[in-house]
Amino acid sequence: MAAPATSGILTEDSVPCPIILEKVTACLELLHEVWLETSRTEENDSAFPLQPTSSEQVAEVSPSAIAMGPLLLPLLPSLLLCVVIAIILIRKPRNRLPPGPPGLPLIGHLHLLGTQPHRSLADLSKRYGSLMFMRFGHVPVLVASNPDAARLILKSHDQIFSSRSIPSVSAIFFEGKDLLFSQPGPYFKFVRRLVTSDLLSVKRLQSFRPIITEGIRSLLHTVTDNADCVHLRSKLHDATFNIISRITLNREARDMWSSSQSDPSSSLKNLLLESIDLLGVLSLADYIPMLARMDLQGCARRGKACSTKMKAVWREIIDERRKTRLARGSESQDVDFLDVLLSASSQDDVHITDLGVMAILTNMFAAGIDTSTVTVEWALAELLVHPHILQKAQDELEAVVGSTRLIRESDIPDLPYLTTIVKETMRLHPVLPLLVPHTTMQDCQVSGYDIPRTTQAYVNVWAIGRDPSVWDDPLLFLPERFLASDVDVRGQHFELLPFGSGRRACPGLALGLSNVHLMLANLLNAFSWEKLGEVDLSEKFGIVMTLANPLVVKATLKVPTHVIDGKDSHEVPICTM
Ligand code: HEM
Repeated sequence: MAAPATSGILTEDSVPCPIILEKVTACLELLHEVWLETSRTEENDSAFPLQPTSSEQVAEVSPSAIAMGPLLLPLLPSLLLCVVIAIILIRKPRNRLPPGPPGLPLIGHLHLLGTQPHRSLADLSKRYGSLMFMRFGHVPVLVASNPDAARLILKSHDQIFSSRSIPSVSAIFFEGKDLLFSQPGPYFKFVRRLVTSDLLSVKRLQSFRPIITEGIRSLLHTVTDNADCVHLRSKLHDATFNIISRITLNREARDMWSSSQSDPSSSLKNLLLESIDLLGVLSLADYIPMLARMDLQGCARRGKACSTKMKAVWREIIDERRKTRLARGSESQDVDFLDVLLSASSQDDVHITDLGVMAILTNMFAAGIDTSTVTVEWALAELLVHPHILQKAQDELEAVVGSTRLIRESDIPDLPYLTTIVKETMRLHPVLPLLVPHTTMQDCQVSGYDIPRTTQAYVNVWAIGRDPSVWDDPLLFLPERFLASDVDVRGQHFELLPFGSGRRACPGLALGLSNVHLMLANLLNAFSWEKLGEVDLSEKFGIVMTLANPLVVKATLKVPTHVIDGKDSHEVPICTM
């Protein structure tokens, strides 16, 4: 970690030199004597007020006051010096901040971010250290760029760093009633517990297996139907969207849009993807409030339009469900996560409004569909660039499962090479390269530095994944590096943090990992893959970092069609909470 910054006039450590203190005291004493002398003169000459009491009196300075000018004039420099030194002495000691680049007035360091902030911050940290302080407009920012710095934020000071600042776009949608941007407190605790225990627990995941299998079957079908030219991302989006929709709403929501808008481009899926896109924009309004009204990037306008349409879709879904629940009777069991939320919303302790229900559902979809989709797309792109690794993975699948059935969750522990491919993909291409910024709830000290309240902390997991002091040949795609290593992605190893760690770590880890492994394994086992043109690994930064150019590939089915058509008896989709 870099050495503490020593800039600033006085820091907590820098005690003023005793000689200066002596001189200041002498000066102040002299000033005091002059003051007394002057006051005595004033008492003797009531026509000479040293301190005028009104503007009129200032205007009427007497001739004898003017005569005092020459007496005070030689003292003026000492007087000024005293005032300056006194101001410095009584000023609150400056915070001892971590090092960081020089910033500009008003914008701070925003100009240094460019279009790939994760890369720019990684470059800056090489110069200023793994714990770096910056300002984005008026917002103080702390950037952690190695495993130790990440541990400080996500473990040692986890509680203080567990708040979030609500981006203005998110506020337009849900006023902080969601989970992703809610502040620590009873609401956050309640919703997070609801999500982790009633939707995303490992136990729940078991009951979702048939739904996931069905989602994968439909993915394999659409790939088969478009085999010559597969736009993989959109196929994966459809599959993950359907899986999340089945487990939260117990229905296929793929083509759902509000009856008030007959436009399919306003389907829930498209609105969710638009909201993810908006959240990825580094909105100037959040950092320079005076620009908010101008909406230079159009985020507020787009956000309002999208949020109105999205709320209309949710409104219909919620109203329809309320009717069904009424018909079912109050004794009936909760069927899916929407039921759980509606039951919770009628409890008194922490009130979840309809806006809260919409917000939490949106989080589940938005956080669930893009993350898994993009991870699988990155993995396949790397495999096409490294055909020998693709072949090795397919050989493993052939040896362990063969061509007679789909890959199941229970097969994953027997597929160590596939698991290393997922880890290696998450190391080089973490889909949330800076996590979601954490915010400090109070002033605190981190590694001897003073970190102000409301500082936004960015953990650059992208930089950590490529840190040459942690990884050998960090830029190479080498899944083998994990074969003899116990490093995993669950937040205990700070060199690999695709899901974050601590209080705000991803609650969807189990579902996300399961989706990624199963989708990738089944795609690799069911098809041979060929690239159409060169695979471009350039990144597009956003809250989810995607391939700049979506992967388009050719697939050839290599298992009998009945494998992807068939239905094992234990795979009949059910969903009861
Ligand atoms: C490959 C799949 C996934 C990856 C890589 C991933 C990654 C992440 C990361 C990095 C964070 C932020 C952690 C932080 O700020 O420290 C996060 C938060 C979150 N994720 Fe995931 N995620 C995935 C899948 C899912 C799924 C499937 C769901 C739910 C259906 C989900 C729901 C959430 C939620 C609700 C949060 C916010 C938690 C909070 O702020 O307290 N994620 N995820």
